[in-house]
Amino acid sequence: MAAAAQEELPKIAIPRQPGVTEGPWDRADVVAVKEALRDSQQASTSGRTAGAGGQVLLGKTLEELQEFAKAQGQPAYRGKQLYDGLMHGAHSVEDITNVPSSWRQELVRQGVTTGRSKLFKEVRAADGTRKFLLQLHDGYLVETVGIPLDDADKHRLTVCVSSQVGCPMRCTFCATGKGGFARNLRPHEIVDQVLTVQEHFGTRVSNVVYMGQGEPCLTWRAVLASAQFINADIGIGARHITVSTVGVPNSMAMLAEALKERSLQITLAVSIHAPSQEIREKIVPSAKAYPFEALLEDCSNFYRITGRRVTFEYTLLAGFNDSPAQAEELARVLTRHGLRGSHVNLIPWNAVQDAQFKRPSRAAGRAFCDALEKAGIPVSMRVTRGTDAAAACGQLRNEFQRMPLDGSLRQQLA
Ligand SMILES: C[S@@+](CC[C@H](N)C(=O)[O-])C[C@H]1O[C@@H](n2cnc3c(N)ncnc32)[C@H](O)[C@@H]1O
Ligand code: SF4
Repeated sequence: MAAAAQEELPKIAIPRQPGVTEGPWDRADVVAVKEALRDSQQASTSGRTAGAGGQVLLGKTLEELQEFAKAQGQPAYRGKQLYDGLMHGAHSVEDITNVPSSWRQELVRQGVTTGRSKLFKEVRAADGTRKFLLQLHDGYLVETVGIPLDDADKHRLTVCVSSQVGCPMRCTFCATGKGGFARNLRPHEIVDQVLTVQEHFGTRVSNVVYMGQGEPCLTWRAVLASAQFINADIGIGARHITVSTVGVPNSMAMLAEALKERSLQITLAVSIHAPSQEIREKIVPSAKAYPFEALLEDCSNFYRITGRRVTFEYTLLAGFNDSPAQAEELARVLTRHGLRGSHVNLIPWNAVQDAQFKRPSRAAGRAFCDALEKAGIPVSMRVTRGTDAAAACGQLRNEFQRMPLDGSLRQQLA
């Protein structure tokens, strides 16, 4: 088993040249990526958290909680009671008042926890977007964002979840990439973000996007387990769940096979950002270990395996990757790889500290969009939300993600 898992480790080559612009991908980054992958293989998908000190209840399915109850010498229906308690918002084991207090006390004595985070801070943007800074059991902080949208006839609430504390990929235009990497999140820590947003808004979440902090494909097993729970137990349609990745060698095929096996029809969004390897590796240092052509081939394979097209995300950086000629080049490259039907989502760059880019003008964005459209590529422009709360795409960062929160950091943050 261990040998098989070892074989599955995506091969990350150490880039021969340091980064071309800012944010070189050095040996430390490669080590961080490898650590994330190794940790991801060891992580159980059933809710046990390394270092949590005991069993975690959130993220376990009803059947798993029934088994858990039986293993505790309780009747199986107590598992259902735990499940109901968690789904009704219990934050601590003591809150699950539909099970006898003697058992609750016993669970607490054993170190069993619900796995819910603590709300450390909330920031609200003028457009209704709310960013939540959550404190995990080991003190790390992670951000999640709730984005409400009211159309004429329906209310939508999208949660942008994080999959890691920080991110080791270091894309040069992204605040998370500049903040370093601490650890992968466990499935229940992702599920917790959805429940937290749902509780604070007081309405049901309709969409979940894995576009917060972290690279989901570095921890795809935990991401998959959380997506499955969000779909089956929280009741969010798989087609309303999108996992966004910048690309990790070999991970896409494994994810595709796992999705097929589970008949889970989530969307995979691939952050492409460029029409060529040359341009891409200037802003995505990890691209040196994952050639453009291989990435596109993997996107085609994903479609072959799952029957679902990937979508693409393209962050527009003024004067760098936003010319109509580059749009035409992108259209040609997608067409060549049989990806002409894939939707391209354009994201005008949101300003982050210490990054030397510019957001393109509306006219430049429009011209890029038109050029893709003219070439027959389905395309849309993402509306920016939550900028004044630093909650927009790529703006999630906290200075403390590399280390757990101690007293002095707590004071600085308050
Ligand atoms: C923050 S990432 C998280 C998911 C995954 N790591 C990825 O890169 O796809 C989600 C999306 O935000 C985009 N993004 C990052 N920084 C941005 C910025 N400053 N402005 C606009 N989009 C940004 C990324 O390129 C990616 O498409
Ligand atoms: S864009 Fe995605 S992969 Fe790149 S640094 Fe940010 S979170 Fe990580």
